[in-house]
Amino acid sequence: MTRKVKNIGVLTSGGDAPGMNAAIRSVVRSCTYYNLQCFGIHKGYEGLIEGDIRELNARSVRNIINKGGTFLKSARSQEFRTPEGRKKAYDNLVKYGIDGLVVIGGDGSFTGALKLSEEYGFPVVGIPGTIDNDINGTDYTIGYDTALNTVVDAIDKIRDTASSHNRLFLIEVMGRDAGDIALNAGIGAGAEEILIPEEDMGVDRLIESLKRSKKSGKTSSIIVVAEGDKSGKNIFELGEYVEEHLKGYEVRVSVLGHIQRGGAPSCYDRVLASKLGVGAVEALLAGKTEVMIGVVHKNITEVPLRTALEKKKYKHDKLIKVADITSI
Ligand SMILES: Nc1ncnc2c1ncn2[C@@H]1O[C@H](COP(=O)(O)OP(=O)(O)O)[C@@H](O)[C@H]1O
Ligand SMILES: O=P(O)(O)OC[C@H]1O[C@](O)(COP(=O)(O)O)[C@@H](O)[C@@H]1O
Ligand SMILES: [Mg+2]
Repeated sequence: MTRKVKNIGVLTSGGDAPGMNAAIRSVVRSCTYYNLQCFGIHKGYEGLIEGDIRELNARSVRNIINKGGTFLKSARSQEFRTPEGRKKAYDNLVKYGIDGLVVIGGDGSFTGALKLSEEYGFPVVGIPGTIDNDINGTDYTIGYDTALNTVVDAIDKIRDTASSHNRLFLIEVMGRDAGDIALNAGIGAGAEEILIPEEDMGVDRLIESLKRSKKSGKTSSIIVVAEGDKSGKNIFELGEYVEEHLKGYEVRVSVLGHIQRGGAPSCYDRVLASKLGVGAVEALLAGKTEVMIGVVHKNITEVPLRTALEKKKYKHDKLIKVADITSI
């Protein structure tokens, strides 16, 4: 029989994402609802190792549902990657009587949680929080929808000036290994071309396509480039290459950077975070461990953390075709 969990710890780890606060709030209030004690662990695994842990109650999380970032703060901890670091973390969990851990983060954070479970049998549940949407087994990760809206809003503004000056803009968006932001925001903002890590378009095909667009009467162009694209050039080198090989356009480069990670979460992200927080606490209460709470076709689902870490099976082909057709 599984021992009933009484004290739940919650932390945010890795790159922050809008909606993480809403997820923490939901975890804390689910604990109150189910008569569990909740502990907030500051700075992700770093705070777990240092013992930076405080009790939270329903009122500790007031007025945060609308705030970007994470009030628990996030960190990338090298020490947690070592067995010694994880031992310190485990000792602190025991010291505070924590018997279940909710990890809000991305693939790296889930890998760390799995290690804690494997080495100490410690119950862990993951909530996908990253703007990249690069987690398998969930349609959406917390922060992704907000980031898309931020990117579309920024590109709309760039479009105004691009068209006034007949310029070609290369706009870099986040997504180290995933093209979800680039592809979806690119379609939403009407980009002419979209370069993603999953598909190597090749610079020559890019130039040919831009030439065709120009010939068809286009006077300005937006190219969205994911951070991890496979052109083999950084965005500034790519800008120079395009200017050299495509006559008649002035080229400008804009790197959107960390504005994509901040700002008030969209309603979608707030609701998603609220659902996943409840799901995570209920999973721990039901004796589950090594699972991620996600959303598939609007339903809250549980998938093994190991499945969440697998490469996404989803193919971008159909969306790429939509992008090609609608930018003709
Ligand atoms: N292989 C690993 N073993 C143990 N801990 C890890 C491992 N990979 C990542 N982590 C922990 O998770 C943290 C967050 O991972 P990171 O990849 O930076 O972000 P994300 O969770 O958003 O993908 C790391 O700083 C580290 O503490
Ligand atoms: O500047 P930072 O914080 O090191 O991180 C940049 C990275 O964080 C992300 O926004 C999110 O990545 P993770 O969620 O995996 O941490 C990536 O798209 C980007 O490459
Ligand atoms: Mg990651």
